Amino acid sequence: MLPVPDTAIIVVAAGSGTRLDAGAPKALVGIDSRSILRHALDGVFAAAPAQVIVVAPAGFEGDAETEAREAAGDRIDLVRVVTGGATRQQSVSAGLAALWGDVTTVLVHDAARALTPPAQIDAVIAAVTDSVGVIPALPVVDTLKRVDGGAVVGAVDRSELAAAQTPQGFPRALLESAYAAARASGVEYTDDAALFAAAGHVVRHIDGSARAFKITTPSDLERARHLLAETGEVHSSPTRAARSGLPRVGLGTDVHAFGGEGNLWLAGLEWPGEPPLSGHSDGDAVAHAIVDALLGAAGLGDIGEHFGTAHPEYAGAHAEVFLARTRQLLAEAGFVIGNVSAQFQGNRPRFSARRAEAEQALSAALGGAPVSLTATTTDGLGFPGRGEGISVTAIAMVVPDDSRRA
Ligand SMILES: Nc1ccn([C@@H]2O[C@H](COP(=O)(O)OP(=O)(O)OP(=O)(O)O)[C@@H](O)[C@H]2O)c(=O)n1
Ligand SMILES: C[C@](O)(CO)[C@H](O)COP(=O)(O)O
Repeated sequence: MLPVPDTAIIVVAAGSGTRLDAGAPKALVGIDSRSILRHALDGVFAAAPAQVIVVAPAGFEGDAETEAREAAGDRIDLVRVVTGGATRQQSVSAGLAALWGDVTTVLVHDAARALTPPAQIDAVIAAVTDSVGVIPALPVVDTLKRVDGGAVVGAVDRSELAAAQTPQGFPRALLESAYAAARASGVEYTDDAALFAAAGHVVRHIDGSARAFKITTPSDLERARHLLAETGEVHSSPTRAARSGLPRVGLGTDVHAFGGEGNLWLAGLEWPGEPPLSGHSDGDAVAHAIVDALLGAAGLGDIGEHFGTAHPEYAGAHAEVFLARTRQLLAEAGFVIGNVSAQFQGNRPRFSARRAEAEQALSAALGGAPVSLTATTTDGLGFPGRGEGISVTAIAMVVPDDSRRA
């Protein structure tokens, strides 16, 4: 039996994630092969030992329990999962009700701040006293204005402001009495520090960190994914195909008609003066054929499944976004990209002058994997020959990543 720590961390994960709009409670949405909640718990368990209370969305307590079990390892005895409420404040209340008797310091942490460094958690624990609450905060970098309707009516001195993060830490007894007062008054606060201060207590701030940003919108989720890819922290769960150890090939085709407005986007490049292609995204048929070839090679479905109209965040997106996400999906499934070859069929644009530039742009978006491009006309035959649109065929080879094979 592990010694019982005198600190507890309440991880609130019961929000619905309306602004993320991912079709599932936000905390259970994957950043890589691990969910937002799992990443948050990985950070919590990498910090100083604490009792951990996970506040789960109603009906998803079992999922939260599984995530907690995997993150906690042999510290699972220190974990409790409780059901959240309709507001963040109600969810924190549910967490407070599950505290163990020995706990004297309580941290409240948003699961949505999934990549918060463990050092930030430790710094908050170290700064809490028996009378003072502590929040991590970042300076406000934008110039701020006070507005009224459409008018700018004044300036705001940003040196007086800070952007609050979590975890926020408090002496238990004072936080419990502040929550009781808030319940009695019926006032809803957006964070625990505001609720604690409203009860007359002092809150101090320490330095927050850029990594502790809150995943709120689809672009925040992309930011988290990019961050993990950049720092080589993507977690994979090798698929059966990857565990086979064999290289695999895939084929992708895409066709787009000329149409729409603006410049042409093709092979990751903008082509000023060339007629644009129509499509849900930017119509870059070269990138889309490559995506299908890669997904097909890895056995991960197709472009419609991962980037179609059910994913509005990709509307208008350019090649680098599609290709970077595809590379990440492959990495999560345990594959690295061997090479890609694509053939463009159409009358224009004339590819030869920009072939090297296009290959380099596509390769960079795929993390340096070799990409070769060829181009041909169809001697006036078919829709490419009549100048109605273009067609692209791509093949790709993917290779199981030995370093990730279980
Ligand atoms: N009823 C609620 C609402 C929010 N939270 C948690 O509080 C944190 C901050 O909330 P936010 O990120 O704004 O989450 P959502 O309420 O899920 O998002 P949205 O407002 O877009 O619906 C999140 O970790 C969220 O899971 C919670 O536990 N219970
Ligand atoms: C607690 C919090 O994360 C502090 O920044 C935030 O106040 C909660 O979420 P919301 O974005 O204000 O709804």
